[in-house]
Amino acid sequence: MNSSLKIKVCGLTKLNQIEELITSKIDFLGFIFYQKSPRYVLNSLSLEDIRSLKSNSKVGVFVNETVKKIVEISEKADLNFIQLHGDENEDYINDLREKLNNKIGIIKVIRIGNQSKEELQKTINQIPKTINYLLFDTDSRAFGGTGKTFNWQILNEIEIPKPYFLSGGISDENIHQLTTINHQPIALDINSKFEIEPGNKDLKKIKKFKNNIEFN
Ligand SMILES: O=C(O)c1ccccc1N[C@@H]1O[C@H](COP(=O)(O)O)[C@@H](O)[C@H]1O
Repeated sequence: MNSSLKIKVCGLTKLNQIEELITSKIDFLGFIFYQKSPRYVLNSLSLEDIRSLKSNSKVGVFVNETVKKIVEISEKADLNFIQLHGDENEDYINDLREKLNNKIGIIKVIRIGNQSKEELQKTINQIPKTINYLLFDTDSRAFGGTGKTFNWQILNEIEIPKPYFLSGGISDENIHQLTTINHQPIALDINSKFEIEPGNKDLKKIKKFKNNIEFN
């Protein structure tokens, strides 16, 4: 498919699985710091556990969290990226950028529901240039982790000003449609379609997916 396409595995909660994914050279490791998620990482791991992982691609996923809390968690867990998965606006992002260690990248999520392409473009254009990546996911009341895809064709109708992650129900069954997107993502974000139960990942399935991406 594309050997430079990276993979992010999100919703990790088990140390042995994370270590195996590091050995398998998974590009980004995602930890959910949203208490309402069934993948809330602090139910299983401590900030020190996350800090101790030998990886420089640890992504903390936050939903409408305070800037203060994000900064505190990012320092304690030694996070490398912050994924903003809620309704964080321009002022919020500017404030976070100012207070966050500048080595930490910001990924802003755009949740795609039934908005028009014009509305979507407007949302994208309002995001401060200081973010590093965009991430497109399916909109839902749970914010994420739904296993549902959005219509990827809308990405062919808008301008995407930053490198982006593609997310939302990505699976073995739908990944062949990736070739229909003109502006390709830099990474695929996989989550609920690659687990036995929330937070318990199917490592065999993940490794097979990674091989397929690299060698097809
Ligand atoms: O996974 C969750 O529980 C979650 C909860 C709240 C916000 C984000 C969440 N996960 C993110 O959702 C997307 C897509 O996941 P899926 O493939 O549809 O299951 C992914 O970016 C996760 O980071």
